Amino acid sequence: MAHVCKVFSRRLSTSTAVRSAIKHVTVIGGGLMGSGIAQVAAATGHDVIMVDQTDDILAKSKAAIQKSLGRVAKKKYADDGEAQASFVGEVMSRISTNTDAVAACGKTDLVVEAIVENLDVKRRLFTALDAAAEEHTIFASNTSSLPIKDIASATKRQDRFGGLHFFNPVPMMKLVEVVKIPETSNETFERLVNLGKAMEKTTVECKDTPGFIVNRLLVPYMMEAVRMLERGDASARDIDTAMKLGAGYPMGPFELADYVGLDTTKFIMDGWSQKYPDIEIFRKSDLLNKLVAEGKFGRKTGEGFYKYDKK
Ligand SMILES: CCCCCCCCCCCCC[C@H](O)CC(=O)SCCNC(=O)CCNC(=O)[C@H](O)C(C)(C)COP(=O)(O)OP(=O)(O)OC[C@H]1O[C@@H](n2cnc3c(N)ncnc32)[C@H](O)[C@@H]1OP(=O)(O)O
Ligand SMILES: NC(=O)c1ccc[n+]([C@@H]2O[C@H](COP(=O)([O-])OP(=O)(O)OC[C@H]3O[C@@H](n4cnc5c(N)ncnc54)[C@H](O)[C@@H]3O)[C@@H](O)[C@H]2O)c1
Repeated sequence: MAHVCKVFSRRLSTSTAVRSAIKHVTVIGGGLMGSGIAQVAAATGHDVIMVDQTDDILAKSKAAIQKSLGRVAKKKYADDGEAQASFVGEVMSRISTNTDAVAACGKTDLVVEAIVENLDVKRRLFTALDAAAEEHTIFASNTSSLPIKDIASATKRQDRFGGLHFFNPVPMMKLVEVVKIPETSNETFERLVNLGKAMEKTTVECKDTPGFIVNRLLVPYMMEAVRMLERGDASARDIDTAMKLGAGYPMGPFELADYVGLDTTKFIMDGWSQKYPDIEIFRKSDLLNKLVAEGKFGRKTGEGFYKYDKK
């Protein structure tokens, strides 16, 4: 009898898991990350609503997705222009846009937030969405550095809240960190892991600790690089070259910072230097702050540590 119950309960849990599979995803924030998350979710068969503040921003987000899909399509379908166009068209057809975040969360399985790295802004957003979203809807943040618990506590659904930390560029990077807080239910965590896998990512599990796994190791490395530059020990170009040829990294630290966005890297360091004032490596970088103050955010503005051709 016990064996029959075990088989039955396993089938039940499987059917429950299948029934609760995430199919509709609302992505709030159509910037570097949100557009990538929307693209990969749509390319892996999910229905997506992408939200940002203005229609103009959303038009730019869709154009970026279209361009990225074009690069993916060329690799998938070589010289078959028709197949490439059909692939891009089909994926784009699964992405709708909205400037009203509350309206976009009324009927969805998952809300993934990828807005500015600012705790108050993220908390205000999730408080507003909490009242509008259905009971079964899961919330997740793509934050690089903020405690998930500090974001989740702005809602009444901490059992249905987790971190989904994708990596830039989302179409190329195979990793997603799935972060749980103590309140995250087992079903929620399982659904987030299953979504990561459905998006053809490799998932790793982490606790809600500063920087999760990758950024806990990446931030000190990149901050050491900028200290090296500030001391005049070596040039940015030579530091990047050294790390690519000496450590096998695809990008050196300054190329990567320009790629991530110096605004975002500053927001991350502002938070950590304030939260951990006694940790020297997190002390703010005058050079980074100067670049951001001058509007030099890296690739996204055409200049950061390096200058870029306007594409
Ligand atoms: C040092 C200053 C200190 C500042 C403070 C620091 C503190 C804060 C730092 C923490 C930041 C954390 C951010 C975040 O939370 C965590 C992250 O995301 S970290 C970033 C992780 N990502 C990486 O490390 C990326 C490393 N780079 C690469 O992997 C590659 O360079 C690249 C981006 C894939 C590009 O590939 P390349 O070969 O270099 O160049 P190409 O552009 O020619 O691309 C080749 C090929 O790839 C395909 N492709 C590339 N990009 C895309 C895309 N966006 N969409 C689709 N396809 C893409 C494409 O097929 C390309 O071929 P092509 O089409 O050009 O023929
Ligand atoms: N850039 C990276 O490499 C990277 C990688 C992983 C995670 N992240 C994290 O992802 C998040 C977004 O980073 P990004 O690089 O995509 O930033 P981004 O500046 O490229 O995009 C942020 C987008 O959010 C929009 N936005 C801001 N406030 C909003 C609001 N209240 N409602 C709707 N939209 C709003 C902005 O208009 C912008 O388009 C941050 O939390 C960041 O830490 C960034």
